[in-house]
Amino acid sequence: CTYPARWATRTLQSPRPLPVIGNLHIMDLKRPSRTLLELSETYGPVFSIQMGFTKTVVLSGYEMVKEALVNQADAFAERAEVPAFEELSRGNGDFSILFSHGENWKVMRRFTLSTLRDLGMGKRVIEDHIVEECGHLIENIDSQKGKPIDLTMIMNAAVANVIVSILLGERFSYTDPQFTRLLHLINETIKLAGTPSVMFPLALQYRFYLVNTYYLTGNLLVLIFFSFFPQEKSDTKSYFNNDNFKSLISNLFSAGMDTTSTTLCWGILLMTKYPKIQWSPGESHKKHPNEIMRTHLPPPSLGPPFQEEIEKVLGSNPPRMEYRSKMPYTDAVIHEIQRFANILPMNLPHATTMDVTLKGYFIPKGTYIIPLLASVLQDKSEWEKPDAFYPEHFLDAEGKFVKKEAFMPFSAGRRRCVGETLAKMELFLFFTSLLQRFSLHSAPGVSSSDLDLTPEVGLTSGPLPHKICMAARA
Ligand code: HEM
Repeated sequence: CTYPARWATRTLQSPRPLPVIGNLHIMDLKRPSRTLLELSETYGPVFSIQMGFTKTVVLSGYEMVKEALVNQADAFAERAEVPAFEELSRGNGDFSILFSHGENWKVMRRFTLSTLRDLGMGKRVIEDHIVEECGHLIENIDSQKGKPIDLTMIMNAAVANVIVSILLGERFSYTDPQFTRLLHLINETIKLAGTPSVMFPLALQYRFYLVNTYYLTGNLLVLIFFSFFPQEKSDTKSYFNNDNFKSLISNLFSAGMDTTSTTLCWGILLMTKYPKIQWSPGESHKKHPNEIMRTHLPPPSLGPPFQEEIEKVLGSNPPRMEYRSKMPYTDAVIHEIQRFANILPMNLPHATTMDVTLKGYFIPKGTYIIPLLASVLQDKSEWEKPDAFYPEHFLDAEGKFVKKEAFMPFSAGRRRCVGETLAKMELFLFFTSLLQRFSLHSAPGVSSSDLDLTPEVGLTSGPLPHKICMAARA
């Protein structure tokens, strides 16, 4: 239910703004989410900040974010109008699920989900595509034995190929020049999207990348895609027209690729940083880096928590979703990776669809809203050790997997991520495939405890670059 404006009893607090720039001078431009978390300590779970001329309301903590996005879902379902995103909402892309407003996003959301359904994509078929791509990923890493490889790029390519194969039944080679250019453009776009300058109409570099990504994705895929839907090709009046398909594909790429591959990269870093979670303490003391880099390890002797579970349940079979319920530790580790990595700390920007009262605070229609996911995933009242990497957050005393309400990396409510099921399958299948085949170690001369977990700047916050050794397991 939605509470009307006349129920407002409290006034929104905010830091004092300066003329023109508002509160931008107090923002940590590299990690704005950190500033917002700090401000919530002073101003409470709902406060406003002035981003230039735009007043933005920040929601902090599990209770408040849930109250807005779930309990008052309709009132907080709109996407905020960000100038650089608007570039795509004019003309082509009116029906972008990510960027459009009013009724359009609802149509596009239904359209996205029904298109995936129309393609006959039951869960099992999608799973088959991912399992096949896992094979290519392992093969690719194996084939480059001894050479340095850019894991971020390879993970991007694997995840992007899943989207391509779901839509087209085809895949690209990881070295295809057009494909790698597309991946590069998407990465740059997402990095730039995390900088506050995107809020302003003058974010030219960002717009350049955004528009290029959009057209390149379109050129690469749309024509082939229409071979599935020839009757729709010239029907520009229906929702099922060329531009909407372009939007759909471009949106699936930009929303689905970087998020999943960034989470996988965090997983790789965290397993390297915390070897006891990856394998047994005994094994971590063996002399490793120089010798084992890309050579075969002797079979692990005893009880590595994560890899032991993989060995016990999977053996040498390729991972499949049906095994997940038998692998509570693996499930807990993957959930904790998502919680800890916190890759979309500020969520995507929302806006109010109507005048609304939130826990006594009046918020007018059309106000920008930041549902601060970082504050939910690190909420002190919800997590035993909010700042630590602690898979036990998702395990009970008997080692069984437990779900947590405050686990919201995919957000909640009307705009909750549409790719959640796909992403969860990808994370489980890619991650267990990698850990089944490789052991991860810090580079020679670097102690795992020295690995820096500071996130990089961007709309999705990934790990900083690190050198990591992947040793093939026997
Ligand atoms: C680990 C992986 C992922 C994470 C953490 C993630 C997270 C999110 C979040 C936080 C949002 C914003 C929700 C909101 O506005 O309240 C979102 C939206 C969205 N995601 Fe994901 N996502 C992931 C993977 C994917 C994948 C694989 C796809 C599809 C291929 C996808 C497609 C979308 C789309 C289309 C939206 C926009 C929904 C809308 O505006 O209504 N995501 N995601």
